[in-house]
Amino acid sequence: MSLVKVAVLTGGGDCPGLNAVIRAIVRRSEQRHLEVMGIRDGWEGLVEERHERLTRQRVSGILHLGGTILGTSRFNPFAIEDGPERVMRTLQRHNVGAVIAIGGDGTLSIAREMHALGVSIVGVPKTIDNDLGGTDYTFGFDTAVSIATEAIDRLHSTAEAHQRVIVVEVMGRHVGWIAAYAGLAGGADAILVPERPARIEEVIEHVERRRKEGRKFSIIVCAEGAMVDLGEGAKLISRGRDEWGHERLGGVAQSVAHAIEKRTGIETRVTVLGYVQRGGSPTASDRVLGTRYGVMAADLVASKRWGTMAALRGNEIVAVPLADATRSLKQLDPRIYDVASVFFG
Ligand SMILES: Nc1ncnc2c1ncn2[C@@H]1O[C@H](COP(=O)(O)OP(=O)(O)OP(=O)(O)O)[C@@H](O)[C@H]1O
Ligand SMILES: O=P(O)(O)OC[C@H]1O[C@](O)(CO)[C@@H](O)[C@@H]1O
Ligand SMILES: [Mg+2]
Repeated sequence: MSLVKVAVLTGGGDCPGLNAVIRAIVRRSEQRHLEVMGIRDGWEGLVEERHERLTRQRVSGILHLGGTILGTSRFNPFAIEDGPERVMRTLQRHNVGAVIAIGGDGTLSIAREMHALGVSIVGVPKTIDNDLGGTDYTFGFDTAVSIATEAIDRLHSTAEAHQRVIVVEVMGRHVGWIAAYAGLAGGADAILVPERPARIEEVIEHVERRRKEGRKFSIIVCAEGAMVDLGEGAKLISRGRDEWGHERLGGVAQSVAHAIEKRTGIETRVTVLGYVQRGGSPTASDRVLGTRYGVMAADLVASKRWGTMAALRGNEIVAVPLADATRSLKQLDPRIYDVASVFFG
């Protein structure tokens, strides 16, 4: 029996759990009589024909590893001349019957457009930010929250010892999921997120109230995309755009810390967690979620449910249209922020 060949790629920023998804796709595909071809560096590998056969042996020992054995990129075939045609030529030349795209809004938007051009494709949602539509949670989010929570725990003891305010900046370009979850879990004294524009005065009130009650340190958690009014209206603090047109964030914690120190006289320090939130081994929960997505993705290929994406709804893994993932950002659940805010100040 000739096997249907399925190409797997990972695109966009890396994310803990990608290897768990790849391993699960390969293992389930074996059961479903599918052959798996790993595409190097996202969509770029499909244009430039860089790939390798993925066997059970090749994916052995990768479940717990961070990064992606396939490499990733932000390459967009629609941004180059003949890009989509080259992708389709590669698929035909290598007799590939289906594609599984693992990625965020960009990678899955490309998948959606390729599907519209007739490519048999399914998706898997990926991002530590947890801001993709169509699914309750994305893998990688739990790991990022765990790392940020551990950091907040550690910062508590040093902040208390020195009677300082520490402003911790976490990832979250457009949403405050990581900030709210890690802030709640770490007992933050204020949390700043994009979804709830805040005035710096509110943060200072929390810090001052604590000081009056004898608690001379505070921990402020801040999403990199937080909207904070520092006196000129609530706005994003951006350092321009990267080569892909993404806003380069980072710096909001510094501005918030500067304002707090200036107004309260309390020594204030900044910690920007950055890429440690994205690197390294996934939590058990992300390994489980990534594996469930991978098994579902292979099942979607086997049952030819093109144009769909594996998603989590409640505790069920289901198939949703690819368009659901990319239609709009999934903003932070306001109920989570409301619970976290009970503990502010
Ligand atoms: N709506 C869109 N339609 C087509 N291509 C898009 C769209 N949005 C982004 N892209 C392109 O998709 C590529 C990958 O997007 P991006 O870098 O945002 O990765 P991603 O998969 O969304 O992961 P991340 O979680 O890191 O954002 C980029 O080249 C980007 O230009
Ligand atoms: O520098 P890069 O790779 O674009 O990644 C930064 C971005 O990655 C994200 O974590 C999404 O994966 C965003 O929160 C952050 O802005
Ligand atoms: Mg994106």
